Amino acid sequence: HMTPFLHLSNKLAEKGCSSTFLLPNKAIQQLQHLNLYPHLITFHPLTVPHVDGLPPGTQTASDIPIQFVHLLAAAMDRTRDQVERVVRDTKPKLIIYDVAHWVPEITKAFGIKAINYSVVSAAAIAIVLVPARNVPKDRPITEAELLVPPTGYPSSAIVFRGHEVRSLLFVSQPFGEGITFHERISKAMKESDALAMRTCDETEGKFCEYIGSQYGKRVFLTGPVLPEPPKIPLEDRWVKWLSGFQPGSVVFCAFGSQIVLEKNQFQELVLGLELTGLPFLVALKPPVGTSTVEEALPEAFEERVRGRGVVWGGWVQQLKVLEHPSVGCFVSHCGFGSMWEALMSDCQIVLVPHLGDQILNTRFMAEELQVAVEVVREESGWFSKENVSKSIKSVMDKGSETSLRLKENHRKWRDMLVNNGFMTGYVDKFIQSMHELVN
Ligand SMILES: O=c1ccn([C@@H]2O[C@H](COP(=O)(O)OP(=O)(O)O[C@H]3OC[C@@H](O)[C@H](O)[C@H]3O)[C@@H](O)[C@H]2O)c(=O)[nH]1
Repeated sequence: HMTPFLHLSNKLAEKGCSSTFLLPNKAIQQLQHLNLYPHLITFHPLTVPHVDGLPPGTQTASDIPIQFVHLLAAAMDRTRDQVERVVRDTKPKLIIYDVAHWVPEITKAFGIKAINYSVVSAAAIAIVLVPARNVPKDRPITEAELLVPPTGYPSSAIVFRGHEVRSLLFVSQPFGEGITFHERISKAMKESDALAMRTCDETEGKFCEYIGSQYGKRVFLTGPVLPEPPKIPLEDRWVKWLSGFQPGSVVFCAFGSQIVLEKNQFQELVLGLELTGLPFLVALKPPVGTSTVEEALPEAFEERVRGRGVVWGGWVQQLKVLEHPSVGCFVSHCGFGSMWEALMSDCQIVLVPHLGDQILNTRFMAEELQVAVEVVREESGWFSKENVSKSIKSVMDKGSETSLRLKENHRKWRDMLVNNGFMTGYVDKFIQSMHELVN
């Protein structure tokens, strides 16, 4: 979440607003290069205290497996004194925060304003994190309860189905000491002076309205706040490799910063790509129980796909790969960042969501905007190589009705997003709303 917060700081700095950005030391090293206005954005290091059970030296969520993140929340809560000191010393006009639910207690004491900023989709907030979603206090919420959207939820398409609600059971689990995830976020939102969402009216207006009415608060929209594409060119090895293929023919697959597949599901995915007969580049973390992607590949896979398929176990410059003319299809987990990047790209989109909000983002792209297809999973959650291949082929078959329809819908949304003034219009309005709030 620090990355989108920093993108917002950059957009605000572009308009002359200065900010102090509080983050762990390690994250400062990682994000420094994204600070485009160092004279207006000051990084202030926080020391992350040790919490029992957390691997020593942990500073950010990407240092640890997802099941440890609740302990990192406890460590973050123990930085409260440090945060309070910074507020006392710098006297900001307002604070923008997300999961640190205690921030409004600090701002109230200093007579300043607090904006709770959500960087995941508004639909994801609206379906689980509103007061109308009754989460029992004395027992974990059940799958059956989660299958029913909260009263007044404004969509019948952007919902969870069957097994998918399992990915939401965590909301009634502890997230920090003596507080569940649901209690934490609800408190963070309820105690704020205003809510802000990293989304836009054109795509998620009805969800933002619902959230505002649920909390009885104003909702400011920042728009998607996408950074300028990085100036660093795509690594030479990928330029060379991609350039060997026809325009729009390569399938690119990446599942963001957190997803680690089970080994059999990883194999099924790459076999699905092989089945398409198309060239492909996969960038995924090694699956569970393996240390390299090579050792996890199906038998004789590399020989069979040599010359047309690469499975890479590290990070690639996703935005740059998507921009390459040879790339024609993006197979994504539909994390909120990747969702916008897919929309802004020229590629056909195939979605394989894994976690809660990714599932809703996928419904949104496939059913509401109708710009993508979703790979069908079985009730167990498993997806087959046949379904992976079928989805990719359906969008890559240039003459098919599905392919043409998605391409045309996608073009309309992309044109709107890249329109000069669309993003800056949102940022200008957000700044104006902040002024109104503090004055
Ligand atoms: O190899 C890679 C993989 C990813 N990326 C970049 O990393 C970013 C990933 O961000 P995403 O929001 O898509 O995905 P993450 O996996 O970080 O998602 C996390 O935060 C956002 C939530 O919606 C997701 O549910 C959560 O998993 C994108 O900007 C993408 O371009 C690379 O540059 N290279």
